[in-house]
Amino acid sequence: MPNGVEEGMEAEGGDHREISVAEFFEKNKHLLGFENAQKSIITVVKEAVDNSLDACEQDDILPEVHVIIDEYDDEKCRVEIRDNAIGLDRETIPKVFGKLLYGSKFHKLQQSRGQQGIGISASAMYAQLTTGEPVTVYSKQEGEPCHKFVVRIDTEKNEPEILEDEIIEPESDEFPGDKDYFFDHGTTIEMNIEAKYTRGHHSVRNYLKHTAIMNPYARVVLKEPDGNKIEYPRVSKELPEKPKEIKPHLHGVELGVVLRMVDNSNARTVSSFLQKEFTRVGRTSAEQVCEEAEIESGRRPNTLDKDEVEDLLKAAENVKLQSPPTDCLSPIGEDLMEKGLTKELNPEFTETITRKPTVYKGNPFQVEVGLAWGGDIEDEGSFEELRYANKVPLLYKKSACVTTKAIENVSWNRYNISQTGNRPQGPLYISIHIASVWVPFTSEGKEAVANYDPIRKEMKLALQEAGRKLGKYLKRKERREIQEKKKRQLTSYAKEMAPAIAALADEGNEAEMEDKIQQLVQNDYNPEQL
Ligand SMILES: Nc1ncnc2c1ncn2[C@@H]1O[C@H](COP(=O)(O)OP(=O)(O)OP(=O)(O)O)[C@@H](O)[C@H]1O
Repeated sequence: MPNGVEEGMEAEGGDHREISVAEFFEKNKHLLGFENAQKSIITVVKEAVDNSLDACEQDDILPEVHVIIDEYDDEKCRVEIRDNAIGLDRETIPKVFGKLLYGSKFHKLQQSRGQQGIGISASAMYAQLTTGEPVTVYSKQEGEPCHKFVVRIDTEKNEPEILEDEIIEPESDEFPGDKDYFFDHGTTIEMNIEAKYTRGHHSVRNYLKHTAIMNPYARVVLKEPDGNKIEYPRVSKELPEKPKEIKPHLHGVELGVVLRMVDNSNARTVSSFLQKEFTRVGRTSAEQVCEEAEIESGRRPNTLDKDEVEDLLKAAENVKLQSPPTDCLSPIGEDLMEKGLTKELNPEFTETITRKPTVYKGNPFQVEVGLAWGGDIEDEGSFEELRYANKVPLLYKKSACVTTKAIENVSWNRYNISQTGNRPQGPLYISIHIASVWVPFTSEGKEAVANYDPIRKEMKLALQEAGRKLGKYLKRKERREIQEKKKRQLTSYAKEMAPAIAALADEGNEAEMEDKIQQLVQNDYNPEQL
């Protein structure tokens, strides 16, 4: 009973109390991809591997990621993920793994796999919730000691609780990384979770295979619970161009965000606020926006009220501004995409298209499409779809995803590909990638991309372009096959026709010859009967 509260009397605020974000997601873990034991293990691996790849690319490191899974009880697994990325410093480690909504990417407009600062701490929370075990982290930065932390989340406070904090010597048996693959820098995470390790479409294995296709410059190794080791090899030493950070664009930024920016900005005038805080706003366009909004451009930004900020945003719509710069994007590119598809699928034909960057709601994005046909790909009726957002495979909620809608909007039979309803058929993989500084996911679980018109349109155009090339290839192949068939038919009669043609060679004109050939065919090529 709280101090000063008599029995039968309610505390101030009655039943009401603040809920921490960790408590919220503990109760609503399904929102983050922890619906059941089968899906949860994929989510944990995905969150860790995405972070490893992000952290490698951030420092131009060719990624090496090891995923080790052991079953230790009925529906319980020990999951270990090791990477050779930049590593984390001592102060940051407990917060990354023991505090939800803590990360380095949320405030940046720059393409990355993670964006929310939830993924890995939510995985640690899931481990704690389902097995009662804390997470163990080893992290080493180049030239620094290796730190070991054992961390729990205090869900009521959404704060880390450190159970162990020590330095591990490289000679010690505890040093992460069996001596086969010692990483001088990187992070190893170990957690025990309720999990069901399966194979098939929705599995860790499939997730890693899809990851390997879109990240062919990474080497990924999976050790399955039965000891089976699968290697997804690196086939390129070339990392995609590193994305740059950009500022928001006035066409697309939301009112609440600008109100906060106004409060936090140290710009002295509205004009300089617009130029400093937004991309593609120069002196002239800033003055134009102010004039259009009928706001004095020399005023202090923090004197603007809500309605005036709204007027500024409306005015900006009528001022022509250059599209945001697109070097904040890091598409994988046509060559690397082809390498990825080829190494994992071994098809007979591949076509890849990277579209030019464009913009939705002020956010730059870029679409890439790859079609892989035949070869080792089996014809199981319908095609296989590979969906990616910022190089991360999306395995769930296919029907809610813009990629699926775009595929269904294409008339595949125009490209010699048969269709059932609006879905293409045949030994076909369709991979679609959206790269963006802010991917519009339909939920926190980041499983499907929202069906926005500009995004669907770009995807459809890329699919049509690749489809046309596949169609041409299939047409050429069909023609070649018909010719081959004709040749095979003719040559299969060569033995019978040879004596007949030889007998006819010296005789009569063409009409007579044709007549005689007809007769020959009728008489089973027997020249005696002519
Ligand atoms: N293996 C790692 N190496 C280096 N830094 C890491 C690693 N794992 C996580 N981090 C850091 O921890 C932060 C939090 O990671 P977390 O997975 O919780 O969120 P996120 O990746 O930022 O976003 P999201 O929730 O969308 O995945 C990251 O932003 C990154 O800075």
